Amino acid sequence: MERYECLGKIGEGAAGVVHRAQDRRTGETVAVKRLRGGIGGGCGGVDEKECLREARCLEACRGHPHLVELRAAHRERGCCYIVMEYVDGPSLARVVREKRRGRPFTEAEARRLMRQLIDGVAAMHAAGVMHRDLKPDNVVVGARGDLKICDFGMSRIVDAGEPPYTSPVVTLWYRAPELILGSQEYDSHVDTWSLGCIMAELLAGSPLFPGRSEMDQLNRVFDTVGMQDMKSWPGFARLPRAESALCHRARPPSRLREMLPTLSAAGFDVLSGLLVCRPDRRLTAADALQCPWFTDADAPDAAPAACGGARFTHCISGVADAIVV
Ligand SMILES: Nc1ncnc2c1ncn2[C@@H]1O[C@H](COP(=O)(O)OP(=O)(O)OP(=O)(O)O)[C@@H](O)[C@H]1O
Repeated sequence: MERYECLGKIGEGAAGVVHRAQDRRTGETVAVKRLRGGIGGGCGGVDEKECLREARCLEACRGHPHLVELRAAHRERGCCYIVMEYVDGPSLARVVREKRRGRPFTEAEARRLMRQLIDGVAAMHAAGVMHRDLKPDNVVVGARGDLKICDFGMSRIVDAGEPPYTSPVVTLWYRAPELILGSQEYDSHVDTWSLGCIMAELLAGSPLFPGRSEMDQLNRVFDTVGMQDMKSWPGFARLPRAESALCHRARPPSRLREMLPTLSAAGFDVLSGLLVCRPDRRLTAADALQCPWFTDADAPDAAPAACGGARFTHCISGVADAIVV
């Protein structure tokens, strides 16, 4: 990793440590994540496949303005390093919880932010990637208030294999009900549930479902949005926890509208469409972008962007030689 001059630590999580660094070859400031796992026992030791999954998913998503972009991936002395564009700004979580101290965003501001996130997720899904850990902590706010989704540490390429998929995934407060009920046959709708939780948080200034345990989380979800649609889902009976007492308790109808009384009808259509318990009736990211809340907005922010290898620039494809995936 002599190519990169370390400029300081940015953050640290379960999967690795992230440093700001300068690429001596290009002069660019980048973010370098050293994964905790290693190859053949290096850096603490998980297998190579696991270690490189994050890089593979980032690679599939390159070229989108709202997804943090991979520059290179390296392995050296048994350790894996992921080199990304550096986004100079706080996480969306810090903005919501510290800078704004719980002051909600206006509906127009929330729409501008959600358009970026949903556009990024739609492109990610079109590229065959599920993120599986969408939350405000994994969104970085750039200089002009532009959002970039980061931390693909839990993501996976859907084509790489059929279910069963890993469970549990997604941080509890943003976890879809089918995941809490133990599903291992889930799909990219787990990400659109998380988007619904983020949208509500932007509009309310605090997390929608701050559960303290999986069962408390499920209770909060069902008490807020109801659960009748969930039971009518053909996949419900196959869920490992379908027999849980929590699924058979009488639930009030959805209270979501009462919680956000000033949200426009068009905005509520998007929110309630993302927060449908039954995954097959939940909005996809691509469908959400077609909702009137976005298409009829007075001042659309930007045209939706595509992602994928076709948008590689000359400079980046040169750097891509270093990619080991
Ligand atoms: N490209 C980037 N540019 C700027 N900051 C970044 C970048 N990537 C990550 N970060 C910062 O570093 C922090 C940790 O990165 P990341 O979430 O990828 O690590 P992690 O080990 O997977 O964390 P966690 O355990 O929370 O999932 C992020 O929350 C973010 O603030």
